[in-house]
Amino acid sequence: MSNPEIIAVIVAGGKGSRARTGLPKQYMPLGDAPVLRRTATAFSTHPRIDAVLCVIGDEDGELYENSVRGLSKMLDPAIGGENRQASVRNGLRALTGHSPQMVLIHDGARPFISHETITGVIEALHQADGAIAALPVSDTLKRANRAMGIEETVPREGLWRAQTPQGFRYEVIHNLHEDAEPGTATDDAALLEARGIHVAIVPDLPTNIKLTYKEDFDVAEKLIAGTRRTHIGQGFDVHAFEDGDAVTLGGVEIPHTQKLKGHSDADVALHALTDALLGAIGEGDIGTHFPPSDEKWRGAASHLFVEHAAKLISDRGGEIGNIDLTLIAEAPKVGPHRAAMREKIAGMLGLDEARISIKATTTEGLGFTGRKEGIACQAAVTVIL
Ligand SMILES: Nc1ccn([C@@H]2O[C@H](COP(=O)(O)OP(=O)(O)OP(=O)(O)O)[C@@H](O)[C@H]2O)c(=O)n1
Ligand SMILES: C[C@](O)(CO)[C@H](O)COP(=O)(O)O
Repeated sequence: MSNPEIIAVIVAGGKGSRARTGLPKQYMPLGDAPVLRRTATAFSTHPRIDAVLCVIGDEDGELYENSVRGLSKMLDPAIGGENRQASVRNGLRALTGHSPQMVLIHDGARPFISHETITGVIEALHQADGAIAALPVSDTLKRANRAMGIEETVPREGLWRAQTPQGFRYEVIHNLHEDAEPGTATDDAALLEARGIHVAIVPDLPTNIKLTYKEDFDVAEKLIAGTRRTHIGQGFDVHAFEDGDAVTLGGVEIPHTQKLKGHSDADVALHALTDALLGAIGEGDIGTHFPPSDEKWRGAASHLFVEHAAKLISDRGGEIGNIDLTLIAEAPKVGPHRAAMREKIAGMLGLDEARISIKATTTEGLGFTGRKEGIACQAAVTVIL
């Protein structure tokens, strides 16, 4: 990628020694996803970010791959250094070939970063060489030590807590990091401040916490429980019969006296399911993503459509809750193939079979399904996002 506008650099090369979580904290599960997946997803799904580069520990390659699998816009990771400053420098070095106009530097340990704050930092960069997310200090500040107690009250007026992302023109921050004294800057804006370069402040949301101590994970779990919502999607599809000897339903080939007519493999169950998954995230329908006018999809196996919709959901950090399919057909009988269909769909989605329901009904001889002219399927799904 040459000369993109904005690349996010996510530093995730730390050991998390204060968190004492066993695994480095950025790879710990939070809800249903590792911390780093949540952080990377926030940037990879932001429309103004062109690419995302993570900086990781030299022994963390496998943990990293498992955490970000399937996310879009990800560049190959860079290897971190002995402290945050060194890791940022290595990340910026890794971007020399890409030469972005701007970079947003963010802590991998801040998984609750909002699109709103990312947009705010990008907008502020149009007026300044640097812009950081920050929170005004709202508590009374004391200078103190454990042994001696309080020395004094420090005026809090004009004090802000620096957060990330911190955004910069790439050339400016890259050069400053190359020239900086090692291990002197706890954030990146400090390098601009030291040269008297203007850095703008973007008020952040208080939820953008950095997971530093083990207790922060308890707060994080509560934040997740409060922010995730269940989205419902529903789909409906019909295919007519034509001459043939088998139908494909739910990914399972079932011998029959006819086959279903369609541009792809005409798997009416998987098509209804795809529409339901897309519907839950407001992503149009199967025809939006796989136009029947496109010869590429002629005879295609419909698990491709389901897997595509599932990827869009996981790219947003979402999770499929459950699936409920109702096949409407006089024949073939669905019951003997129900277990195989559940197994197939569970395999496509990496979902527990217990979350997949397959039902079937006839229409008592009424209508087109009753006249055995075709098969219909209704699908309902929940997506937690
Ligand atoms: N050598 C380092 C140290 C830190 N970081 C990253 O910088 C961010 C903020 O640092 P911090 O919260 O201090 O993380 P750790 O260094 O992992 O924590 P600790 O100091 O408790 O060991 C984290 O996302 C961390 O992974 C990094 O990329 N490389
Ligand atoms: C960059 C930072 O998150 C801004 O608050 C913070 O300075 C990182 O500090 P740490 O000492 O590496 O945790």
